[in-house]
Amino acid sequence: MCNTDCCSNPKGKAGTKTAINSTNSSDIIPTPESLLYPYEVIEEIADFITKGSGMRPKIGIICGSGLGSLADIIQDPKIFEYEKIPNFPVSTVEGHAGRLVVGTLEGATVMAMQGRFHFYEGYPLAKCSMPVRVMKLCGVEYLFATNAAGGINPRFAVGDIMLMHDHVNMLGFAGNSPLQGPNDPRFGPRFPALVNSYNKDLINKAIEIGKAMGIESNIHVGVYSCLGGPNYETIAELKALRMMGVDAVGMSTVHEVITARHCDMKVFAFSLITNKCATEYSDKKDDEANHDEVMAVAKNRQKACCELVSRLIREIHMASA
Ligand SMILES: O=P(O)(O)O[C@@H]1C[C@H](O)[C@@H](CO)O1
Ligand code: HPA
Repeated sequence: MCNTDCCSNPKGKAGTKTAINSTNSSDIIPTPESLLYPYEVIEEIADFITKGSGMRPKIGIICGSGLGSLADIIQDPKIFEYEKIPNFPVSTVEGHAGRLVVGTLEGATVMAMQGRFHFYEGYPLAKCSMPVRVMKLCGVEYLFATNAAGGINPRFAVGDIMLMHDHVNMLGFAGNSPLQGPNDPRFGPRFPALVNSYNKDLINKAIEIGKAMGIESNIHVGVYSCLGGPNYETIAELKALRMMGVDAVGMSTVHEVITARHCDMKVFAFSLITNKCATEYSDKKDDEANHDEVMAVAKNRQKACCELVSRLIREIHMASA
């Protein structure tokens, strides 16, 4: 039973057995964040989900802000509220329902996080991306990570979809990583390489699907960067990001991708461009991003996002059948 303050579920409601290491006041060096979720704890969470659902999903989906409908299209869903999953954090952001949905989509077994964890909610990065390791131990081979993001590339319009082919890890520049702390080789190597993180075959298939859907002019391939949030960016920051080659900016996904690549999952990720970021000074109020607008655009574009994801999952499933 876990009685530490690292858990959202301190009484271990679902009966988990492994105690999670905690930082106690006598520690000289605080317990590294990765130790909050040792392998055995992740294994127990994964067992809870695979036994509770009777499934070993192959594809994991993380729904971005306002994109929870990606989980609503899952058939024969088994739903796990985050607060009922042992040692799971809770979602605190509007547009992130806080439940895990396991079922089938286009014939493939999938699990979807309807609600992700962000650094700005106060969770360490290792905790934000801990569910990716849970997915891995549930049997997931492919991670589909989605997000809402501001478009910095001037060619991007609101409602466009940017397939991520690379990222700039701003939190990493500042010395923060979901992999900080001792490395458990059962997950992956101490020094994982991140070139080729975003699976090229899946990007190419998604481009083809975009054409078949008649939305090729709304599909781009580009570079995403994650900042800590929760504030949106200043003009000077956006200019700097643009100079660095960033096309879209958000507050998530990168640490999830790092964690997925560390444990050798194939990654497909996209940003729904929910607002255009101003990179010049002006007095216009429309230049200010806001979460209501982010949610409204995501709601408007959910059908296209669902179709893209479904068709890509269908291709993966057919290729492996
Ligand atoms: O979870 P994502 O990255 O989709 O959410 C974005 C970033 C912030 O959480 C929020 C800002 O509107 O949307
Ligand atoms: N900046 C950061 N995160 C975001 C944005 C943005 O403009 N839009 C949606 N999420």
